[in-house]
Amino acid sequence: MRTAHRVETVRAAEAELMARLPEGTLMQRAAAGLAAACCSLLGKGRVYGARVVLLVGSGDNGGDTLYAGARLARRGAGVTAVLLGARVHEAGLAALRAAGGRVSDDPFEALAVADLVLDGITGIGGQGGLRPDAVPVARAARGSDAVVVAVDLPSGVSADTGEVGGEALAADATVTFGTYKPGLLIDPAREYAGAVRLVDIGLDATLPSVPDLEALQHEDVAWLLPAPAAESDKYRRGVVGVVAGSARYPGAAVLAVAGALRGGAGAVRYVGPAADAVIARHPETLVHEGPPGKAGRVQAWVVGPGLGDDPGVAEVLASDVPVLVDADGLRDLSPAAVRRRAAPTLLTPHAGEAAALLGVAREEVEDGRLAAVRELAARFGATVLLKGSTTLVADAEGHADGVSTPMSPVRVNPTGTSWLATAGSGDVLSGLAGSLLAAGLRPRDAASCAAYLHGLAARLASNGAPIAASDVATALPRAWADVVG
Ligand SMILES: NC(=O)C1=CN([C@@H]2O[C@H](COP(=O)(O)OP(=O)(O)OC[C@H]3O[C@@H](n4cnc5c(N)ncnc54)[C@H](O)[C@@H]3O)[C@@H](O)[C@H]2O)[C@@H](O)CC1
Ligand SMILES: Nc1ncnc2c1ncn2[C@@H]1O[C@H](COP(=O)(O)OP(=O)(O)O)[C@@H](O)[C@H]1O
Ligand SMILES: [K+]
Repeated sequence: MRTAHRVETVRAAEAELMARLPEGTLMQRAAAGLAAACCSLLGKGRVYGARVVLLVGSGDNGGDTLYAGARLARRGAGVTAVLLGARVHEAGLAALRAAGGRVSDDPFEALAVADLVLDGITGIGGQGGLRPDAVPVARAARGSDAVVVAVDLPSGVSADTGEVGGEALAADATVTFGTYKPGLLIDPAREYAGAVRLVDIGLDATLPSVPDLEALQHEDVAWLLPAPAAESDKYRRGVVGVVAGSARYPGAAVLAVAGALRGGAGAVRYVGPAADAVIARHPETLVHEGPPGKAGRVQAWVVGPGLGDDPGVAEVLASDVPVLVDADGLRDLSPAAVRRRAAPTLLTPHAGEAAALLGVAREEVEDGRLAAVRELAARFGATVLLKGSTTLVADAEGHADGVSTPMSPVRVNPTGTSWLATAGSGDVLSGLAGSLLAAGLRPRDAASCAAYLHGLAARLASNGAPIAASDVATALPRAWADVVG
């Protein structure tokens, strides 16, 4: 599991740890890890003689950068500091000077010939985008041939939310200290971070055991996925019901069933008007033309993909098993109808659907995904999977009415590719997640494992090329095998 903590938590943990250690220890640990990461990015034998430019802000992020610069200077790099704040970390600057580094009067001249730039303008203390005087310097750094390494965080992004309020400096790599920050894992900020490396500064000793955000890794997903026991039969593995498709959108039913068939349930019941199309592609499906209530027992329902203008989710919501609501099923969905259910509900909106449910503009959701997914989970008393370039899963667990601080960490999906932005891929995801629900996973686990497998399958299917939603479904068994293998 990869975990992230927000600024307030990091500061409290740092303060507790600092109180136990000689002054300056944490900053030296951070600088040592940063300098080592820079050496490995420059490559063996390339540190001596490398031209390194430090962009130094007024806080401790600048301090880390100056001490790391001093270490690189001692190894023979030519290190130049560009001071961008009204103040500077004096001890760090003295260390840099003592190691042979210098301060530049002309940042543009220094950047033009740089091999490596360390962005130490702001870290977790940054507020809003870059200040105007830093903007031309940041642009020159980005436009140079140098490798740009962000210190702790790319300057200008929000550590806590992943929002980018103004201009920020995009890095090729970020070296972060103690723990990941949510902004390193959530778009749009994540795009600015490049490859993220975590430096251990001993903070685990004082960080709370429950993080603010977590990202599953292969081993976590492998542990959560269902595996049929020797005594299993198709009913014991769980039956998932799919209510999807319409005369206009039969393909959504085919794709949702394609996902459901590869998600761990023992059988898939399809209910709706696209039975012929479903059977033609997936003869293993049990199809019913009547209402969901007459279709036979299921352990979970998926309702919504391609239902068109008359989704009719009420009957499904009235059932006593977990229900996943997607796509057309989300239109005009009432929080009260979801809240009064006794069994769990999982909602899987994309940004547009989430925006409609929240009554805000789509951009507001895309720019502030974390707040949006938490708010939806709170309002509906449900688990919510918010799709998009960063997929997030928030749980309603721990919510009291009107209080939107979830107890359990929000999950961020680390897999995927932008080639997934293709029609119908969301239908595959909802079928897959519903199937995992039917197999007995908790909504939070079903949603995050489904997003993980779906994103991995897309990467395997795509390998850099465009893909169709059916390719994602076809690659799901390979993704599953890759995870559990
Ligand atoms: N406290 C510690 O012992 C440790 C701190 N660490 C470093 O310290 C950093 C946090 O240091 P600080 O709390 O001093 O905060 P920062 O250095 O992140 O930034 C705060 C400073 O930047 C200015 N500032 C804020 N927003 C700005 C903007 N948009 N444009 C330009 N300037 C802006 C503020 O006026 C303030 O002077 C971490 O990110 C990390 O790099 C690490 O060394 C680990 C240990
Ligand atoms: N830019 C992107 N990068 C990565 N994944 C994306 C991106 N845009 C969309 N996706 C993923 O693609 C899928 C699209 O789902 P959805 O929007 O419901 O499409 P549809 O309704 O056509 O099936 C989701 O899993 C979503 O997370
Ligand atoms: K920084």
